[in-house]
Amino acid sequence: MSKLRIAVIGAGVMGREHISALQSCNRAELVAIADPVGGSDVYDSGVPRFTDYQQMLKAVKPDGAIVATPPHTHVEIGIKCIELEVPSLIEKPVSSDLASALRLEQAAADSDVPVLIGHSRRHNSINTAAKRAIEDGQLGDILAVTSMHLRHKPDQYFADKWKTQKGGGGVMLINVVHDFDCLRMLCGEIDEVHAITSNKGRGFEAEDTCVVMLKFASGALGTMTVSDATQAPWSWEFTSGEDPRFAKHDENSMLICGTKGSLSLPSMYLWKNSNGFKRDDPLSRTRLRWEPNTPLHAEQEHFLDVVERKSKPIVSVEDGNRTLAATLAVWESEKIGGWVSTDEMIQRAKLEKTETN
Ligand SMILES: NC(=O)C1=CN([C@@H]2O[C@H](COP(=O)(O)OP(=O)(O)OC[C@H]3O[C@@H](n4cnc5c(N)ncnc54)[C@H](OP(=O)(O)O)[C@@H]3O)[C@@H](O)[C@H]2O)C=CC1
Ligand SMILES: O=C1CO[C@H](CO)[C@@H](O)[C@@H]1O
Repeated sequence: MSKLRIAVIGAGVMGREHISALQSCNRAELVAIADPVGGSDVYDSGVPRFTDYQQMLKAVKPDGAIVATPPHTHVEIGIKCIELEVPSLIEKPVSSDLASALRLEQAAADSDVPVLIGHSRRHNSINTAAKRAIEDGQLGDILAVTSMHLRHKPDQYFADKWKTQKGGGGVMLINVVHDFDCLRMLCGEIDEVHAITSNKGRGFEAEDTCVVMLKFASGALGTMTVSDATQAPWSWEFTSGEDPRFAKHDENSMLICGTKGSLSLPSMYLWKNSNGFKRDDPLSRTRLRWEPNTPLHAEQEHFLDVVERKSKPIVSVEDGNRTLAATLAVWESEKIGGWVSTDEMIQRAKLEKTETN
């Protein structure tokens, strides 16, 4: 059987991760790379290199394209992929603003060319097992959730200027968007957000620290504590072992607490009081089972199914936009000094989109 021909647009940090995952995939082959400059070490991979992604798409006509460029470029490239009928896997977040993200949502809805958003943690077997346990009722009603992204990023990370700027750079849209997405996956829609950010850690324009309060549609409440300028292990990156570039610590980054039990992630300990809520009885702790996987590989396998039209995207543009809206609500909340409804954010951005059409 012939392999699916996949191109990668954007050969920076994440593009190279995708390239190396593709190179070990037996269903697909890397056929071209498009990247304006940089990334010279990946161009020895023997595939044609283009500086202009549109030229590449037209010349190579890949079966699918993986878009790993900075967030503010995703919509333009995504729409072009749709126009040229190339299914795409677009890295998270959908965009750096909601109005443009909704243009991509509309373009995807108006066409039958699939677009998958790269919220890679949806494919992590820890999260899928946790979701199953929650759906099976093991926690009862979820009442309170806490999520942490506390770690330190190395100085060289900020050599890419966009990672120091507002509107796409900064810990919230780059990293914590994953946590928002996981919370939606595990605990349901986020209705409202109240937040405050700070750049005290580095003094860049982009925030490095943030605290968030959340109201879920289910009635559950949540908090997030965030800083990428602290010496601390309590982030998904430093606890899950998902990404080999990060040391793994036996700690947690998320606690989901319900009326019948509570779950810590990624350790997957389920805590319950089996003897009926006596204060002096210790809670019992059992570990849920899951089959470890490599989320990026699982995501690419799913993308190949999407390319072959065997599956619908697990994360559609609309779905990715709900995660984006919850994340962007952080700045809106900071601006108004109060609670922000994610639905209202989307409705307002729809009006903005209509006005700019
Ligand atoms: N799922 C995950 O866990 C992760 C996802 N990401 C996501 O991946 C995306 C890229 O991030 P990252 O790799 O860190 O960023 P980088 O800045 O390292 O890489 C982006 C690359 O895209 C290139 N580029 C910019 N514009 C275009 C264009 N129009 N056409 C082709 N190439 C272009 C850049 O070239 P130049 O430098 O010349 O501008 C650069 O080589 C982001 O959306 C990020 O959020 C990132 C890391 C992990
Ligand atoms: O952009 C990113 C940088 O790397 C991080 C660690 O894998 C990711 O969380 C994030 O998506």
